[in-house]
Amino acid sequence: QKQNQSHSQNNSQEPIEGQNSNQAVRHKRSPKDFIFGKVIGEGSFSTVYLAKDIHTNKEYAIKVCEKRHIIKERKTQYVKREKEVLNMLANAKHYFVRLFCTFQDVERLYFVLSYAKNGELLPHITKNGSFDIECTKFYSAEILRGLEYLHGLGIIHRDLKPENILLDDKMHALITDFGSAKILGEPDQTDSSSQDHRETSTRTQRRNSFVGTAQYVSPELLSNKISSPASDLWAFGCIIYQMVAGLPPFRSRSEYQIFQKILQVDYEVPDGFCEVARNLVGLLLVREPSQRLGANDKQSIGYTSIRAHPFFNGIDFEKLHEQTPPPIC
Ligand SMILES: Nc1ncnc2c1ncn2[C@@H]1O[C@H](COP(=O)(O)OP(=O)(O)OP(=O)(O)O)[C@@H](O)[C@H]1O
Ligand SMILES: O=C(O)C[C@H](Cc1nc2cc(Cl)cc(Cl)c2[nH]1)c1ccc(Cl)cc1
Ligand SMILES: O=C(O)C[C@H](Cc1nc2cc(Cl)cc(Cl)c2[nH]1)c1ccc(Cl)cc1
Repeated sequence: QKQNQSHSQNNSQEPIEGQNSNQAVRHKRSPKDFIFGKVIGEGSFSTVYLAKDIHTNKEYAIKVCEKRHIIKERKTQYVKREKEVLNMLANAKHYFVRLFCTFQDVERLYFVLSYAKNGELLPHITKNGSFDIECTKFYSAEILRGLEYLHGLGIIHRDLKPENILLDDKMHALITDFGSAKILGEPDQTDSSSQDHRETSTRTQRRNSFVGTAQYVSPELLSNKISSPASDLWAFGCIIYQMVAGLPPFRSRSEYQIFQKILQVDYEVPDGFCEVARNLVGLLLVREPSQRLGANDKQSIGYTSIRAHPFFNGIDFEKLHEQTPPPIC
């Protein structure tokens, strides 16, 4: 490949081991450096391929976006946000899908991501009916560690749901899909992807400012107030509920009904729902964001009050990533 001349290269390019031993050199990759295999998934404006780096034989998931489609759908902000946030997570060793490098050709953008061999968490929950308490504790703890890291960087995911929790070859959780993320402290851009409560939102602008399924959206996001890290804690509560019950807490035929149930925090727990888990979910699914468990914990030291909840008895949060995840049984 041509040696990368300009050293102003943005840091999206993680040093990739050169051919000669461990010297890390900076090469701008291109599609020619990879063998593209099967399609592992389709997004609303992306196709994800399993690919192999011809130099290292390592497997990656390469997310390919058509530039024309991104521009037509006015999603450049979404793509830029995804790249920006994935870059901020470049040093995270666990709990996130990692971005190794990006490149483009005339028609497409390419994100070279870590390959989550075991796909999305959701099918593992539904196929199994629901998770037993050991699995629920383990995966809730891994997601919590991810949220601690993300919120510690001042990033709110805003679209956390079981489809956006992937599983690597060892069945560890990897949070993904940062297109809807918000970075605290930066000025609210007026484009449609931000929940800026100041924007004079017209119907169309508001409508397309929300993507994905409605089940996990927090009340404050629905009533168009600004989101906060506590919005991810609401989604976290929904995911814990779903691992125990096998279904999300707010369900209905119509999206409108789901919104109404969310705004009224109207959910039931089925018989046999583990009491300790029910208590934790009840402390997270609270309409007022600041009243949610963990909302007032200091971001710099993590969610101490959630870690302290009896539900996590026996979990060693510092050693999670070294443990073998419990079998999903
Ligand atoms: N790193 C990855 N490893 C394995 N599978 C992945 C990876 N990233 C995405 N996928 C799979 O590819 C599919 C498409 O992902 P992608 O992020 O392109 O779109 P999406 O975010 O799921 O959809 P949308 O763009 O509509 O939100 C997902 O369903 C996911 O299961
Ligand atoms: O080379 C880089 O890293 C910078 C480019 C910048 C860039 N080119 C773009 C073209 C389009 Cl159409 C949309 C976006 Cl968001 C675009 N972003 C880029 C390339 C690939 C990817 Cl995945 C993201 C951004
Ligand atoms: O688009 C946005 O950013 C804000 C809108 C606001 C909003 N649209 C709604 C539609 C209905 Cl039917 C009910 C409520 Cl409470 C609604 N709130 C919205 C729509 C859908 C969802 Cl899931 C979240 C927020």
